[in-house]
Amino acid sequence: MAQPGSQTVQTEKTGGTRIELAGCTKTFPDGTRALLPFDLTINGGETLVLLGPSGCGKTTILRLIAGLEFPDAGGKITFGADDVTSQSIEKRRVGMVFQSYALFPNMTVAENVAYGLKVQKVERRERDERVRAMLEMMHIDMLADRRIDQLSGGQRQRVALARAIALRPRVLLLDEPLTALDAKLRVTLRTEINSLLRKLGITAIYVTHDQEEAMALGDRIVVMQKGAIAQIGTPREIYRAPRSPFVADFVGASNRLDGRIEQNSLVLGDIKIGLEQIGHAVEGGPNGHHDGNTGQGAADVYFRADGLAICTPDQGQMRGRVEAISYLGEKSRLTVSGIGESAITLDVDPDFQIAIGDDIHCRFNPERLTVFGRHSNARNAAQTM
Ligand SMILES: Nc1ncnc2c1ncn2[C@@H]1O[C@H](COP(=O)(O)OP(=O)(O)OP(=O)(O)O)[C@@H](O)[C@H]1O
Repeated sequence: MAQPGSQTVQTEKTGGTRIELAGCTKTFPDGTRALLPFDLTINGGETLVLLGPSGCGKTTILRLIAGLEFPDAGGKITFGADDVTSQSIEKRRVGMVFQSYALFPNMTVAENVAYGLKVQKVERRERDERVRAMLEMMHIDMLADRRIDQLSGGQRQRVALARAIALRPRVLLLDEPLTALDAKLRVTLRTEINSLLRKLGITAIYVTHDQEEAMALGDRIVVMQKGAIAQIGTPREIYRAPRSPFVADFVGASNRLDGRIEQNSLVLGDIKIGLEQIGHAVEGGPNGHHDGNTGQGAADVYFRADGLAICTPDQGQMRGRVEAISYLGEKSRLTVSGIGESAITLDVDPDFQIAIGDDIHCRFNPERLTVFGRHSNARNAAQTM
């Protein structure tokens, strides 16, 4: 596994401002070490998502980029060729959208969007034109003369986005902007934000603790753990090839079994699966990946609800008992005991006839398994969780 914090984001997108944080750490006056040493490069036009549990340092990174906090001595932040490390927030030209709207409640929608442009002394005609274009883009042109306190949560977040983008920021910072909205509206606005960012080509950094939101929006995702970068990768890499049990667990591979690696096979009780069939195996070493013939001993096996399939008794590798059934529309999710130490979740067709208390036979879907050799660095990361 690469050293946490030493990874660099590379993307193919151009346009927009490239942001670089080099050798940054953050210690608060009370001694809290919110960020361990890290380097991070966000290329122009990229949408980078910071994902992680509460308190892992996501907002602190955003505030360092905004100029609301400053890194410890030795850290450096650049926007393109500009060293902005000690620049104030006003000089940095960042756009910000937060969970709480921070709009002026007694002003109209149009006045809110125009406010920053007025402060920047943008000439009247251009200002009106930019406000009009922004409101249109965010589909709130018909609300131009409404006051903020007469708007719904979703409409307010559209105003906040319009206001931030109207200033043509070098980077757009979004801190859980959708958290306060209901589930359906979150998905709608998420899709709109996604196409907006791509259309405008703005460099954007988006903070969330919602894995699905991160996958949907990010060109790259940074998974953070206790002030350090646990992994950087595309949504697919993070989902399919987590580098540590922490990342696997955080992005939803929450079923875990104890296994062993013996002679190039994964051994789970009396089941043996060739390592070459396993979807993703990590066995320590400098690059964190199994090279096919190293490592023996205890292993952690992670998989999602699609890692096991129900089958007939003669094809079954193990037997379990259904403890609970959740109907989820396009699938039913079963909670099954008797397979691991704790219950396992497993998805079946929603029309599959099954009842609580039934015995079921199932087998592994090897390409859906992620295996971590326990003596690897990956395991060390898990132990510090
Ligand atoms: N001003 C401060 N003084 C001291 N400690 C702070 C300060 N601001 C944040 N912290 C601490 O720094 C750590 C990182 O906080 P941060 O807000 O960046 O986390 P986060 O990942 O954004 O969490 P959340 O998802 O809950 O917003 C936490 O332990 C937090 O308590």
